Amino acid sequence: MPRTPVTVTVTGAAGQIGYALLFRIASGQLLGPDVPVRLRLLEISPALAAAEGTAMELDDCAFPLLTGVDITDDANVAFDGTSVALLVGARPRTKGMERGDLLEANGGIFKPQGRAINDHAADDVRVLVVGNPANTNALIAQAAAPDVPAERFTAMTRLDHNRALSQLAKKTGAPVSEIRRLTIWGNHSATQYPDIFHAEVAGKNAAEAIGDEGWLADEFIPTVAKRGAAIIEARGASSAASAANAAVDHVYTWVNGTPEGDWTSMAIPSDGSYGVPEGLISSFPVTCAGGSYRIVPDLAVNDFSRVRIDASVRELSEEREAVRALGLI
Ligand SMILES: NC(=O)c1ccc[n+]([C@@H]2O[C@H](COP(=O)([O-])OP(=O)(O)OC[C@H]3O[C@@H](n4cnc5c(N)ncnc54)[C@H](O)[C@@H]3O)[C@@H](O)[C@H]2O)c1
Ligand SMILES: O=C(O)C[C@H](O)C(=O)O
Repeated sequence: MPRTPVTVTVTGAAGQIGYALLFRIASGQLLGPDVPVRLRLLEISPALAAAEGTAMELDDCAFPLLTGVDITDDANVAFDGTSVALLVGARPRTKGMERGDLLEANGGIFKPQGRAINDHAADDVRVLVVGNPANTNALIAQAAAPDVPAERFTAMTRLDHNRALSQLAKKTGAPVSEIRRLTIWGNHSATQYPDIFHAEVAGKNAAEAIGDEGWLADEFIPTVAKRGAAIIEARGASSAASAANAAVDHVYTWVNGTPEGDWTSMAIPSDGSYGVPEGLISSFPVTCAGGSYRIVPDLAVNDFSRVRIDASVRELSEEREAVRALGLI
């Protein structure tokens, strides 16, 4: 018997990431090659025509797994019965905008969307926030959805994880497929900490095999943490295809599991592990199985890592205080 289609909602569907993402979802790469999907595209009214154009192109691909596409500017409609919510649309920082202004503008987007998820989504809804500042936008949406289990709200650091994998592969000459157990800790921002102390390259500890703390501190970490800015500088627009790819990876792994012996990085509500204050949506090393994730326990954290994890987590705490002061959580 054919499976019931899974409803997947994408916000900001007419944007750059949306354009790179929708075709991959419709082709089965998000949930698997045997899972039919129904897409719901949420956009602001002026962008509905562009979203219609993308929907025409989706039609023209004749994807066997795509059972329908709905386009709307109403969040209550967009999240009706949704099982996977990809929150991509956000208010970018523009000239003269302070961080508080940015958080407030995004509160105006993520609070109502969280409420709509709360009121209309399917019981098994899983939420991935991509729109920046992703961790704190996820916190805002989560706070507006008290009936949805808190752990269903996640934010994306898989792009940072993938960037770190590639940089490590370049440095060591090993293929990406031979690198395991990398971790991104903290915020999806320049304070994030890509940690290779538990990573393995072809079965050997990465930090020991490289044995060069200078490279780690002065090249690897800043390259990964500032890669988003470097792409904006080079392309004149923020990463889109790689961000869409990471969103597909994040959800696919969450639903289908991490490979044996490996883990991934996801920004998830902290349970207090590793000294990260409870409730902050911070990136951790996680394993996934049976549709759930679990923080990898009992990793040793050395002084080099501790100070960097703490710095990123401090930034997240400040963002949480700022949105609390604005009444957004
Ligand atoms: N977490 C990550 O790793 C990561 C990586 C890359 C980009 N991003 C972020 O993803 C976001 C989207 O990037 P993009 O390049 O697609 O931007 P974009 O400007 O091309 O597209 C954003 C779209 O969102 C729409 N939008 C705005 N407000 C909306 C609302 N209330 N409801 C629905 N849609 C709305 C806009 O109309 C626009 O079409 C940005 O915030 C960007 O910084 C995050
Ligand atoms: O959109 C941005 O500011 C950068 C983006 O988050 C990225 O990491 O590529």
